[in-house]
Amino acid sequence: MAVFHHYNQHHHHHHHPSADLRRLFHRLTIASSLSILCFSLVYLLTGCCESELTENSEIKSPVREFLASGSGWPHERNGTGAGEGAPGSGHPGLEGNSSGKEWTATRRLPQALIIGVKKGGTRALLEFLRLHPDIRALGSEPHFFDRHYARGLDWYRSMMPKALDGQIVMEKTPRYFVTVETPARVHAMSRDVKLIVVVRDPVTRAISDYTQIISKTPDIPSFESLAFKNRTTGQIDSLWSPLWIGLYAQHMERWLAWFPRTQIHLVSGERLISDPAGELGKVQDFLGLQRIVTDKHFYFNKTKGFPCLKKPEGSSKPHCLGKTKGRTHASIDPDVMQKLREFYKPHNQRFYQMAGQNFGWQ
Ligand SMILES: Nc1ncnc2c1ncn2[C@@H]1O[C@H](COP(=O)(O)OS(=O)(=O)O)[C@@H](OP(=O)(O)O)[C@H]1O
Repeated sequence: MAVFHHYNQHHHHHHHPSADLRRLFHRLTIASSLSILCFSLVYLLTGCCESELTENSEIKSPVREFLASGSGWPHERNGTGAGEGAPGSGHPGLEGNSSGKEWTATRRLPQALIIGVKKGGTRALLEFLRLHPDIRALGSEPHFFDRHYARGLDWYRSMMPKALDGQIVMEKTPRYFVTVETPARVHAMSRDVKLIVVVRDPVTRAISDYTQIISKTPDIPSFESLAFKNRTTGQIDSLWSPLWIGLYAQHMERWLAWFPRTQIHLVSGERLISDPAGELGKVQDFLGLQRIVTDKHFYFNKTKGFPCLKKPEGSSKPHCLGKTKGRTHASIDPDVMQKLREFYKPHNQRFYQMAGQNFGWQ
């Protein structure tokens, strides 16, 4: 260092200071224009990246978890490290590695749908699946095929979260399973779409359904008076929506007219509560995904009486589903329950046949 200093001083004395200064000024101008150019380029690039991230904040999590899982991302696009610590990124050090894929995040039509059933445990399933880094799921129910079909596929696509190549896009709308027009419409979008149905004992499901209805409209008649056409003859009103939805074989038949059985996966709503990791394992297999969501992700919350997540997406706190999930049901006369079980028996048997499995509803 000292040698250099000495040499420089010595050097200076032998040249015209003004020529030297001019040369230095020249170099400085070139260097600064170059760096301005570089900085604007970097700013442009990181700016693009950032807007994509903030627009759909959920995209951060899969990337983070993917990295954490060590599945290996392609290496930095720009080896300069300029992407690191991009403004507002919030994940210092990660952007450099992940930036290669973020560019390809696009909105795509879903490759998998949770089509039902209402009150089967569809929200729980979707929230659990969201832990998987290769799944991008819409949080709300879009009701595209049953209510908003006239808006067209472009609208539907625009509702979807952005996903990277290889990620599976999905949504859940439990009403799809029971709406007559839906199978043909889904088929028109994609004949390869994977379909998931969470099924639950139709009697419990009906009471769960009724519990929700009465919580919104407290003045409605009793469950009993709605379930029976004639209480004395015991004739059941199978067209009353809470009961009609439970005729699974009937609805399943309509789907099987459009999709092969292998393209429909049935989840037991009961096992989703008693063994969430087991059911999630089978769903991940069905979707062709690695089994990343496992028993490590769940704990049984005694107060809630249901499995909850240790760490839901984008949070470090444990999390149970909301108050409307897993609530106390309206109490129903055991005699009425028995009548309903008898009513469903042949329907359930037919459904077990179609499903190729016995769900054990008594
Ligand atoms: N982990 C966990 N936590 C809370 N609740 C759980 C869970 N797993 C399944 N379930 C059951 O999910 C039932 C609600 O089903 P859905 O989410 O399909 O309802 S909805 O159709 O979207 O309204 C809900 O029905 P109710 O018990 O009648 O409230 C629950 O029994």
